[in-house]
Amino acid sequence: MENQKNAAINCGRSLIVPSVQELAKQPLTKIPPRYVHQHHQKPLLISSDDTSTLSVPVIDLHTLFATAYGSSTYYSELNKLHIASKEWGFFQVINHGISESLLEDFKREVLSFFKLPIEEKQKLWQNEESQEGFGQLFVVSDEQKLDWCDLFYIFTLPHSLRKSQLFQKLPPILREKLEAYSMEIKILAMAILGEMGKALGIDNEEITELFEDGYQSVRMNHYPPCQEPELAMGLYPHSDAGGLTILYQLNETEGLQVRKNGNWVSVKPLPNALVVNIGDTMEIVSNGVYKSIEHRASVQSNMERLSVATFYVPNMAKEVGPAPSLVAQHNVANYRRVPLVEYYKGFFARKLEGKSNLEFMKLEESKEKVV
Ligand SMILES: O=C(O)CCC(=O)C(=O)O
Ligand SMILES: [Fe+2]
Repeated sequence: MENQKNAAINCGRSLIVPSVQELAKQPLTKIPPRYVHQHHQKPLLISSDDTSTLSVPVIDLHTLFATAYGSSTYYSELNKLHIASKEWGFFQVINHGISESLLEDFKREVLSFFKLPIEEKQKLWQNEESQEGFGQLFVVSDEQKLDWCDLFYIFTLPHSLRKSQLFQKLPPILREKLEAYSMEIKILAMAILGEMGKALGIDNEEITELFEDGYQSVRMNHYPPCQEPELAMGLYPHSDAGGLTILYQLNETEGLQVRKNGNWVSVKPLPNALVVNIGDTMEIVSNGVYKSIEHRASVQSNMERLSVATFYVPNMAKEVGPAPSLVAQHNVANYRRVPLVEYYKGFFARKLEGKSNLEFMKLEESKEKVV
């Protein structure tokens, strides 16, 4: 069992790459070719300011968590969550219950973490054995284009999988705040998954069984200012593999963009809000009702941007497939059922690109239908 768990976590590694933050400090007028995305289509960007009708929905979680189940206020907010998950795969949450002071403290620690001198960061850099630490993820070849981003990636749950050596090397206050944040995010993720289960009509035990002892990893992203922002990519378009991702945008710099009807819509940071998105696993569990949507991060010429993405993933000892209670309702399973360990091996072995990981999970006859 322990071996199986470890296999799940060590199933991929990323090639070691240099710090973008250090590169950005150099007096360059052009960025190195490895960061230039030549065939990066210039997709239409609809800024959140352009139209109020096209912005990622905002859900008030207090209305869901504190209003009597069955009341019309409750159902109207639950319906908003359901529509957002079906039509956007993304929403922002307000009144989520995580204290403003924890968010502020954690933010302050992450900001100073990325300001550490490079000599200190090198002690925490990824290595040949592990993708945890500073670096980038999903770099599988020396030719592959790189993102204009340094990240710090760490597994936080279950506790048994934490790399204690890495945790001990973190600045103590960051470690303390990360631990508190990680627990709060788990509680929040379980509460949102519970509401999604209700909206979809999935038996509550199925959600609990799959997610209660879920896995969690945290990816802190730092996007330095970039000399040629129109040629670089902060984070290449992708969908997330997990169940739910909860993203904390640490500053006011816009950068996260979500695919919507062929355009990219910017997700404007709102004070004290968190961004939630459906990952591939939740798309599968929902039998394709909810959508894991492509997103990317852009960079700017004069402003840095920071974000923290927390990936909440089912219990790795389980299988992923459409929820049995939904298959019974729909009379069809649109995705295969495979052990999660196998599913994640495929994910980490590939370059992060669009929704390629989900494609192989779709059952042939439903490929057209579920798009
Ligand atoms: O920085 C962002 O806004 C996006 C981060 C993200 O998509 C990820 O880490 O998977
Ligand atoms: Fe993502």
